[in-house]
Amino acid sequence: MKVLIFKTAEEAKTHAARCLLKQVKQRPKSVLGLATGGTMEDVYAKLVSMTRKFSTKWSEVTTFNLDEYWGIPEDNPASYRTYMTHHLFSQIDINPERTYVPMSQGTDPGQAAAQFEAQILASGGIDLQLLGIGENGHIGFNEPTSSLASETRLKTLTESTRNANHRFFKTMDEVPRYALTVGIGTILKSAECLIVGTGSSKAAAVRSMIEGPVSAACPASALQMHKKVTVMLDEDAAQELELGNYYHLVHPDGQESPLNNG
Ligand SMILES: O=P(O)(O)OC[C@H]1O[C@](O)(CO)[C@@H](O)[C@@H]1O
Repeated sequence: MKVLIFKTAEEAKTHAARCLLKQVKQRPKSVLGLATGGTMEDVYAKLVSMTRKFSTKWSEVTTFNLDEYWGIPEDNPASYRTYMTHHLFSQIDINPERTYVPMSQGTDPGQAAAQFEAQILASGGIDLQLLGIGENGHIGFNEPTSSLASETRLKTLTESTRNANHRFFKTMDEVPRYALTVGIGTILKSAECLIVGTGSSKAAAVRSMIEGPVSAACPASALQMHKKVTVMLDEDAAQELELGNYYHLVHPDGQESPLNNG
């Protein structure tokens, strides 16, 4: 894992947006894995403005979102399809047919999950997977105790996740109890992963992800088994890390001070 600690959340998110833009510039036919959540709102805002500044073409890019609530219509204002349309897809020249988000309702979630997994396979697999981290260490909606080998499937959301996402809904009752999410095994098959964590509410999860044992108790810790992961943190999210000399510090000018090679 390469761990980059930035002074501010702004810098961490800017760096993530730069990495995504670079990927699309260098490989216009990239298959990207995308995430949602509060952290990514800023990442996408920066990505949209960089896309405009550098006239980056997205027409041949394919995207797969990590997850979607189950049991609400796709056009619900809080669905992840709506989120992606609003924050990214409507603002770049991506072909809507190349944007895959798991289904949000239907009679057979198992079939919807299998179809999504098959679509990822048919695309040739994810080149670059963007991830956020939940306060409980989830990635996608792989909640603690998820199998580290899991594929796309229906998951029950924990109360911690429902509480954290309450802000996107009018009432707690409206917060869905289930979601379709790609699995941890699916994420580990991506060629490369970027994970962004900012704010002190993520500090404990970030510590478990990087310094804890690989364990289903912290799904993000499975990323320790991936060969190419970059973690982008601000100082608040990094505050519980103890093994300080293991990390690269990134200065505001973008220069890295390599303190380790791990
Ligand atoms: O950026 P946030 O809102 O803290 O969310 C962190 C993670 O939690 C989720 O929103 C799911 O709750 C993920 O999609 C996201 O990556």
